[in-house]
Amino acid sequence: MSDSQFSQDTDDDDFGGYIKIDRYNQDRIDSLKDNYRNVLKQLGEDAAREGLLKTPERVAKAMLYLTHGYELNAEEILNSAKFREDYSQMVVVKDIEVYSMCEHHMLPFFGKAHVAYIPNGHVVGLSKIPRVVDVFARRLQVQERLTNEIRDCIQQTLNPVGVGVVIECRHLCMSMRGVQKQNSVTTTSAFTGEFLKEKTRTEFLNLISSKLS
Ligand SMILES: Nc1nc2c(ncn2[C@@H]2O[C@H](COP(=O)(O)OP(=O)(O)OP(=O)(O)O)[C@@H](O)[C@H]2O)c(=O)[nH]1
Ligand SMILES: [Zn+2]
Repeated sequence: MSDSQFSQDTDDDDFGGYIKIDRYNQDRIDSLKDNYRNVLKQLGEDAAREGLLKTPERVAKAMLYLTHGYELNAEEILNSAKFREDYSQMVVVKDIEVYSMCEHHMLPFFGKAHVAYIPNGHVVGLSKIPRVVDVFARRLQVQERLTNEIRDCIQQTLNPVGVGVVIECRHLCMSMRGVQKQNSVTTTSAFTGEFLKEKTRTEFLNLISSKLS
């Protein structure tokens, strides 16, 4: 599968510049479209009424967008902007928006990720950290695995002195349905190396709870 199928160029793309309508994706859209037309019928809708005519195609494209992380390679993203640099303090990128989908109900969960690492000879372009979060978030997930996958990818690719990841999310499957708790937030965390030590972890947690203004 080529990298070009999902790109951020806006020229000849569709849906926010992520889904290229090439042969491969057109086949996926067509197949999903047929399935979603059936879903509408099963839900008791008239799939032929005007307001719903294009809905199966819209949903197909939306679902491909919401799961486009499967098409991306997080290691490649990090390696594409890995720079030798003599900086050995903690680097923290906090308040990274997360939009993901729970694998149990295929309903959204969303919130923030906070990611830190302590370089070991190499730093990475700052924007690549949120990009890595998106690679793993834009799939069917559970929050715990999402947290671990971000940690493991950064650890394996940059080989830093340590990595810390904290994610805080609201799950629509817990508010729109099921237990129907509107205000609960789930926090998960994953650490390696220096972050396993209390002093480093406390510094990280203090930095992510501080406000700029
Ligand atoms: N650990 C974890 N659980 C999740 C996540 N997202 C959704 N869930 C849970 O997945 C579980 C699935 O449990 P089931 O009992 O099979 O599903 P269910 O009958 O729909 O459960 P209820 O939501 O309690 O109605 C639920 O407890 C959800 O809250 C997640 O990211 N991590
Ligand atoms: Zn769920």
